[in-house]
Amino acid sequence: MRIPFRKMHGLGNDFVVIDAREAPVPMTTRRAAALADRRTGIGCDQLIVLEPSDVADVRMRIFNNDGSEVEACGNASRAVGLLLGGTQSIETLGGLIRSEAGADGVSVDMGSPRFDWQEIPLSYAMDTLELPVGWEELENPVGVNVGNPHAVFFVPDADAVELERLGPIIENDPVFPERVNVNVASLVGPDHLKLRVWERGAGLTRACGTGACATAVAAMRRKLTGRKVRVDLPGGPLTIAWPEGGTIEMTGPAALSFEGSFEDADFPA
Ligand SMILES: N[C@@H](CCC[C@H](N)C(=O)O)C(=O)O
Repeated sequence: MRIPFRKMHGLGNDFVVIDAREAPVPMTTRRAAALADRRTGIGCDQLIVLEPSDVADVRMRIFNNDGSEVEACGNASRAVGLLLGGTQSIETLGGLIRSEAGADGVSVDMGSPRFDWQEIPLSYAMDTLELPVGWEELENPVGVNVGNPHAVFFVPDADAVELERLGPIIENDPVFPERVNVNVASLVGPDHLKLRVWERGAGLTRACGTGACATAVAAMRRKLTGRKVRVDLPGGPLTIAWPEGGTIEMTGPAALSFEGSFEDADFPA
């Protein structure tokens, strides 16, 4: 039996999207990692499985390239919003979000950020506005959870950071019991940030939507920017707004690359 999939991306952060709303497609860590493998599978940063939901229009399950199932993915939320069109409520492990497809791309209400140390989560109590931790030149990040955990480091030049080397060390540090997504950001103009992300379970990606949300919110909390910012990632820009007392709105593009199918038995669950 062949299982159809779509290959999609948001600013080059790429996904294999499997629509399992009509017919179930069993997914496990082993199967997700095999499908996501760029040499022996289809290849993607995240594998997305769409399922029926009791509380929303659709349930979106998210698996990283290493097969780990996670709570949130900003770029995949826009991709799914584009695929389904109009306004959609999407159930994720990180909470309910809402997408709206429009002429300028897809906007997603990503919900409210959380800053309590237990909610990041961290291993012990500390001030999440300036975590008293450091790895070489990367020091005192902001801790924030936007459905998934992020550490945001503000540095003079995000391009100068050796993120391939430091990213995995920070991702797996015991201070982050559920691992962490590692963001390095620079302020490049008024309300304008440059960002690179080492993603938990996926490594360096061309863009990370939740990373852009976490970084924008961190910059706003540190009073580095106003409440609406442009975030430039290697794959292109996103706009993030977080009005006082409101939820995070992320706007940007998404695209379909191609469609295909794989043999069920070749990728055992
Ligand atoms: N690429 C994503 C984030 C995917 C999940 C992340 N790697 C995690 O483990 O939390 C995005 O666009 O937000």
